[in-house]
Amino acid sequence: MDSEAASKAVLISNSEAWQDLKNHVTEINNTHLRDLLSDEERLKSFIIEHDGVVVDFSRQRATKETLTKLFSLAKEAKLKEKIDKLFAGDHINATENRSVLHVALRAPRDVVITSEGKNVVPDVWNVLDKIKVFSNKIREGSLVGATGKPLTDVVAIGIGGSFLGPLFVHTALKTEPKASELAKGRKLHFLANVDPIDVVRALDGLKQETTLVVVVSKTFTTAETMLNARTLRTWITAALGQGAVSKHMVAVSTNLKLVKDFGINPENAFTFWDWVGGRYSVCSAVGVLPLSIQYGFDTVNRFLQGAWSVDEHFRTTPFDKNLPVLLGLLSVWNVTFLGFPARAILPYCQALEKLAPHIQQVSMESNGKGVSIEGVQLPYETGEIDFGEPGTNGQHSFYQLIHQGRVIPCDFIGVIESQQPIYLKGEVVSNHDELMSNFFAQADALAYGKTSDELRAEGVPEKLIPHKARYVGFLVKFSIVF
Ligand SMILES: O=P(O)(O)OC[C@H]1O[C@](O)(CO)[C@@H](O)[C@@H]1O
Repeated sequence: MDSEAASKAVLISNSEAWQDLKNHVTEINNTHLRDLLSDEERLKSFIIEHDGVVVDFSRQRATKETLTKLFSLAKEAKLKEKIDKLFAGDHINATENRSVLHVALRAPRDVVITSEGKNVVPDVWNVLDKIKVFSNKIREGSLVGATGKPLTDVVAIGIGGSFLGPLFVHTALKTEPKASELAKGRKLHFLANVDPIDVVRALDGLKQETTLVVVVSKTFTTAETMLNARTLRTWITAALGQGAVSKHMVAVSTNLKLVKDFGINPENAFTFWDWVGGRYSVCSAVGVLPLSIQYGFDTVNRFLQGAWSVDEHFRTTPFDKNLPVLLGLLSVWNVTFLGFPARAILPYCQALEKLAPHIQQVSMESNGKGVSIEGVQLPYETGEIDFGEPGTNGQHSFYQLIHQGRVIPCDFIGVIESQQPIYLKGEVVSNHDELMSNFFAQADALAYGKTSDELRAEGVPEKLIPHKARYVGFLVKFSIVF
């Protein structure tokens, strides 16, 4: 075998499992989703649950046979071995020769996870304990600003993974009754863009005396973040003098030397590690520090526990019941085999407004490469183009394109219990039940392949019926989060 042939041989597209899936595409293309949905047994087995999260993937263009073939592909890709390697701290980040251990950020204290032969969980908890003490002091008002006033506003400066994850969680918690009670009297602001407009907006109404700036940067070299950090340092020192930096600026970074050089007191630096990828860093001090100051450490710790529950599920559950694995394999099926390049993320919940931007980075900064890990050009497409808006806003924007002919796999995300169930009798979409029925009507309109008239005959309200509907052949990836 010459070297070109040898390098091609490593491509998974040369495997039997791959070819088998390719051959299966025609059969699926000739099967209508309506017929798939008439199979009761399939419907039941295509709904799985973990820890209150239910995923219904029955509206996927897939049969049980498709799943079996995808599991063979996963075997060919050595997916189980790769998951084990991730949790074992192996250097699966081959380009940087590093462990990929964001899972350790949410591990309980007694769990052992090693990188370079060292258990990293105690290091994680040292930082979490430090954040708990620090955030309590700020919240109680025992740690104050340069003039002795409580620090009621926090500006978190950061971009990419040092921004989008924390923004998503903050947006999700804002109106949650317990969290909002715990945040009373406090405000969390974000500053990401290098455009000075963002500075003006972030500082609108703020006073230096009562503001704490958190500079969040894994590297502490990102141009946009460092410019914004210098801008806010000047904003503080102009009003309160040089000495105020130690009282009004703290940092989250892996680069403690640069934090110190910048003038931030090393005592006020909250570290994380190079085995945390920036886009997966929300569970490190990147998210935990600003969110704990806003909502209290215990609230954020519950978020960490939820993430760990999914980590354990991902690590130990057989693939046919494993939520992340199934969703990942179905993405491969949609993108690479069925040829649908995009995915719409549609949470029917305003609190999840920033989910799509967060997933955009997590997914699109990781997947969608043109070459294999060995550097061989790929003869197939990878990675999804993610976009999305909360329903119902998206319905009045881009849903028409989806309804009228382009096939876009959609992740419909619903919640059973609303944070804010407002009941106003007789008002459409004024309460949670209305929102959810809207959600189901949209999802099923796409999934069942029904005409507008058929939907009308079934009593679907006129305003929920998409215009000039041509549903035949639509595909819906239907994930409900309860
Ligand atoms: O946290 P840092 O080092 O400032 O990086 C910010 C972002 O920039 C990137 O490195 C690349 O744009 C992202 O991966 C990262 O989240």
